[in-house]
Amino acid sequence: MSERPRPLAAPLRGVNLPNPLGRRALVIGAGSFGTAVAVLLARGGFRTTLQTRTVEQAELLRAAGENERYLSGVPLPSNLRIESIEAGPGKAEFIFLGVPSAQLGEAVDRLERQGLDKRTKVVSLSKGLVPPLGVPPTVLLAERFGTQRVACIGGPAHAREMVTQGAGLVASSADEELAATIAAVFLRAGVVCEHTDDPVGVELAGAAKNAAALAAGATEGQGLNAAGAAAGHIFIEVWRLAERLGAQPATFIGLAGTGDLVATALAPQSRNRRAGELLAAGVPTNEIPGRIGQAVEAFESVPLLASALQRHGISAPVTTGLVRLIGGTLPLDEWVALVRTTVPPPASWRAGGGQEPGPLRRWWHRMLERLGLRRPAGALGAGPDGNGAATLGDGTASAGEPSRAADVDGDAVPEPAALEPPAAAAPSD
Ligand SMILES: NC(=O)C1=CN([C@@H]2O[C@H](COP(=O)(O)OP(=O)(O)OC[C@H]3O[C@@H](n4cnc5c(N)ncnc54)[C@H](OP(=O)(O)O)[C@@H]3O)[C@@H](O)[C@H]2O)C=CC1
Ligand SMILES: O=C(CO)COP(=O)(O)O
Repeated sequence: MSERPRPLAAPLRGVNLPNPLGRRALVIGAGSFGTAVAVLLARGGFRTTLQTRTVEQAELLRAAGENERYLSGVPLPSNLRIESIEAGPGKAEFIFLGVPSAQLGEAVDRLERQGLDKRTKVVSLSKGLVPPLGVPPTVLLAERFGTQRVACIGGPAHAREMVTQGAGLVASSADEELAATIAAVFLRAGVVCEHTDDPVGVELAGAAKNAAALAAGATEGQGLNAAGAAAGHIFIEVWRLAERLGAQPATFIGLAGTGDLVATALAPQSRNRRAGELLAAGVPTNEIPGRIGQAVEAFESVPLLASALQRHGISAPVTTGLVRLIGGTLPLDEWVALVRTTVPPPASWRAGGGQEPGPLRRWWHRMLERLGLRRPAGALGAGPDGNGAATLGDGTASAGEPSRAADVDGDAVPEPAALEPPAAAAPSD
């Protein structure tokens, strides 16, 4: 990646976009991502204001013409207004929340106190969950403002690379016009932005990739197969929650999920991956954010994800293990053993070797389902015999062991089982 910022070619060729000139946008939170998004919105034609947490920070940014602390070397466009959050939302038509998810509730409370116009749209940039319940940010925003006024942004988007070379953004909202308008302004700024109608899927994919990148970073020193398995287990565990909440598989497969996972797990500068590496090096969790100097979203969102998974009765031994690794109660070698020995639940085979059943068999299945003797096709969780994830014990796969807990559908799910670690792991070549 080039270190010298250069303007992107804008707008992207072949894309016919409405002119957004005159529409007002406000970005709250002048960290690396908030600053980068504000630069792009200004480039894309919005009348944009970036709000810092304090008056002093706003003065520093104005005087330097750049955000030296969070995005050094990227000039702030002359048409980008800088002020502190004390100025309030003013006449903004769009508000982008660029604060870490742990501070999102506080930022929204302040906006409401300051008097937010009833038509203003609110867009979350966060890739984490909101405490204390661990809800996706747009769920909290929709409760306050209504689903049609809220959106989120996901996708592979390291802040510096995004303003200098581009990114693969996803703008998502229940309101098609809102998602399309946000995508259009980024496209005008020269950055690819898909628009979708699956905000919760985008947000859970972002939270999953941060957790997976942290897990991979903590595990890679023990072997790349283990790192990949850690990421894969966490992704599928969080996907089951996303599916329960109505998310679409394409969201996890595409830019917001797999795309962002690869961008984060491969990036030496990724905060979440580095946090995992520091954990593996024995650095106490509470010292890591200070060393990195920025928000490490996964530290807060992994425990929230694990509680949400538990609340929904979804078996999540690896995400739960990651909580304990972060909390210092699971030693690294036991974490790696957990990753290396967890066996995902088996597929649910359909009759006829995976082919669609004929009309008579479909009728028979419906009858059995009505009588409660068969789980509906596509039901979440395990196959017809109710298996969840299992672990390898003495070297024998035991994927079909009956489990003790039950999920909300009444399907049996296993608790993370006690482990028998395999022989010491060696790095793969
Ligand atoms: N950086 C990236 O490449 C990407 C980040 N994101 C997401 O963007 C969000 C922000 O991350 P990022 O910019 O990287 O984080 P940083 O740690 O770089 O910056 C966070 C910023 O938020 C400010 N802030 C914190 N709380 C408040 C508040 N209550 N009101 C106003 N400002 C506040 C901080 O101010 P102060 O300096 O005073 O602490 C700081 O400027 C995260 O959810 C992250 O997941 C998404 C995609 C990419
Ligand atoms: O979300 C990101 C890139 O898309 C940034 O990831 P990190 O927070 O791990 O640096």
